[in-house]
Amino acid sequence: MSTEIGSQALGGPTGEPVVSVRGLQMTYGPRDVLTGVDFDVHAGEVVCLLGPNGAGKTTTIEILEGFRLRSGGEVRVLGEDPAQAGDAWRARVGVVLQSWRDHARWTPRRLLEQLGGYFVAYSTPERTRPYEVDWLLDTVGLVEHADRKIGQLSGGQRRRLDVAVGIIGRPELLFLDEPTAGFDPQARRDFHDLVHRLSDLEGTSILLTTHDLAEAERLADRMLILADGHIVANGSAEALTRQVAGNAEVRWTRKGERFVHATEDATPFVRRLFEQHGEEIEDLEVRRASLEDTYIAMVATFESGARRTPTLAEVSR
Ligand SMILES: Nc1ncnc2c1ncn2[C@@H]1O[C@H](COP(=O)(O)OP(=O)(O)OP(=O)(O)O)[C@@H](O)[C@H]1O
Repeated sequence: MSTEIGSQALGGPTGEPVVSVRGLQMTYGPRDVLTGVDFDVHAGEVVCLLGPNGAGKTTTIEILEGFRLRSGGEVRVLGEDPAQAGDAWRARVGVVLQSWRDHARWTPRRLLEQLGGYFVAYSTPERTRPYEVDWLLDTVGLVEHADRKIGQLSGGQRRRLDVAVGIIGRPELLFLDEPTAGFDPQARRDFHDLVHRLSDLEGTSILLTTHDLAEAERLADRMLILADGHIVANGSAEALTRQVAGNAEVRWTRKGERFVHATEDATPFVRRLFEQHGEEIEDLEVRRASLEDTYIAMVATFESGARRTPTLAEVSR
C-alpha cells in the first residue's frame, strides 16, 4: 500500500516515524487504562489499532490528536508533541469527528467550502491545500447530495461527510476512529477504496481503529493489538497469525479413523500422506488460524494475565 508518491512531503527527515509513542500512560481517576503503550507509524503506512471495548483505543487516538492530555510517556506526531503543537501542525493532521450534524441547515458543499478556506494559508508547493470541493464530494460519494441540507442526509451519508471534513485540508496524517461504523456494505467498500487512494496516491499515513477484522485485514499494512494497557501484538495479519500458529494442523480420516497432525510445512506432508495412503485418505483439512482466531486468542491470553503465545490447538478451540 505504501508508495513513494507524496512521501517527500511528510513530516521530519526521511525514516523518522510520523507517529512515535513510547511508554504512553493514561489514568482516569484510580483506573490505569494505558500502562505503557509503544508503537510507531511510518510515512505512508496504514496502521490499524485493534482491541476489545474499553481497551483504550479512542483514548490513544485522542492523545495523538492533541484532544486529550496523557498521564505519562513520550508522544511525537509529525515531529511535535500534540499536547503543545499549534495551528500549523493541526492543519497537517486529519481528524474525523462526528459533530457536523449540528450544521443541519448547511449543505455539504457549503460546509466543505467554508472549512477548506481555513487551509489555504497552510498550502505549500509540495502539498496544495485544501482539496478541491467537487473532487472531494465525488471521492466520498456525495455528489448527488452536495446541495441538500445536512439535516436531511442519512446516517451513512453524514458519516461520508464526516470523512470529507476530516480530509478537506489534505492531511499528511489521518486519524480514523471506527470510520465505517454505520456504513452499508457499498459505503464500506467505497470507503476502503478511498483509504487505498489516499495511501497510494497521496502518500497519506493513516491510523485507524475498527472492530471489523476483515476491514483491518483489507486495509492495514500493519496491525497493533491493544489489550491489558499495552500493545500485545504488532505486525501484518500474516505475521500475527504465524506468531500464534507457526504450525498448520492437518486433519484427515482413514478407514473410519480420524487423524490430526501439526506440521510446519503442510504441502509436503499432504503429498507424502497421499503417496502412502492414496485414496484411503478422506475428509482432508488443512487449517491455519484466521486473523479472528489470532486476535481472540491473543486478547484472551493477555487479559487473563498469562503472557505467552497461544498454540494453534488453543486458537482453534
Ligand atoms: N473521560 C473519561 N473519564 C473516565 N474514564 C474514561 C474516560 N474516557 C474513557 N474512559 C474509560 O477508559 C477506558 C478506555 O476507553 P476508550 O474509549 O479509550 O476505549 P476503546 O478501546 O476506544 O473502546 P471501544 O472499543 O468501546 O470504543 C474505558 O474503560 C472507559 O470507560
